[in-house]
Amino acid sequence: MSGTSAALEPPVGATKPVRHPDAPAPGELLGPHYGECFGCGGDQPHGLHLAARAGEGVSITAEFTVRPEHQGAPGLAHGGVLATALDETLGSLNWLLRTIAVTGRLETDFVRPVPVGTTLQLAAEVTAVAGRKIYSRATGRIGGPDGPVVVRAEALFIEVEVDHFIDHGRKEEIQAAMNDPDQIRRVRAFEVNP
Ligand SMILES: CCCCCCCCCCCCCCCC(=O)SCCNC(=O)CCNC(=O)[C@H](O)C(C)(C)COP(=O)(O)OP(=O)(O)OC[C@H]1O[C@@H](n2cnc3c(N)ncnc32)[C@H](O)[C@@H]1OP(=O)(O)O
Repeated sequence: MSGTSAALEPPVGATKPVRHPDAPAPGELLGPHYGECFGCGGDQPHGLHLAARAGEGVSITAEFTVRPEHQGAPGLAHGGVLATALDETLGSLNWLLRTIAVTGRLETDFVRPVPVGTTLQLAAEVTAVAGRKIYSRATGRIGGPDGPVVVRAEALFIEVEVDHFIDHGRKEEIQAAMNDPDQIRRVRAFEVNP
């Protein structure tokens, strides 16, 4: 990683991440955390429909195919869309810790242009945890899991309570999420398995 800022250096005393005993088994698809999520939601027609799979330890793999609606320059993926794919993959890691967390900082290197029609093979891992701070990194490759790296990122996620969403989210969507038994089941699972 070139040019990582000091804010993404885990502090002295940071510890290795611990996979939660109830985390999905390696190889298991995680499924969307919210149907309307732009990154992973199946109900979001404009979204990336990124599918993430649990890996070993606190790691994730994911796939995302660049579609025509994701263009920046003609025939090429928009950098912000690629950053979103990295953010979503990195965010999925928190499921393996059974921690609710949001992105505080995301640093992205765009290494090669990514044509429309390409399937990005994403891989991410948590590197360290310090209190509420979760440090992680990700790469995106093309041409298969061992293909060349085209994007990479480092991130800092910050653990939050469910109230973060209830207090700040627009009321309509929060109410709809509360009325969705599946969403509530997941949130409860987080709350009883901190
Ligand atoms: C019914 C509804 C159910 C909902 C169920 C939801 C399910 C789960 C959904 C997950 C969804 C994921 C989706 C993909 C990932 C996103 O895209 S998340 C969306 C994008 N991110 C955001 O919107 C976050 C916006 N920012 C914030 O809300 C606040 O700044 C934060 C991040 C919560 C931090 O605020 P805070 O809690 O007041 O914490 P604060 O004391 O400022 O900072 C804590 C520590 O972090 C450090 N820190 C904070 N920000 C930064 C930063 N940017 N750079 C460096 N260090 C930082 C601080 O220096 C501090 O360090 P220490 O002093 O402890 O050493």
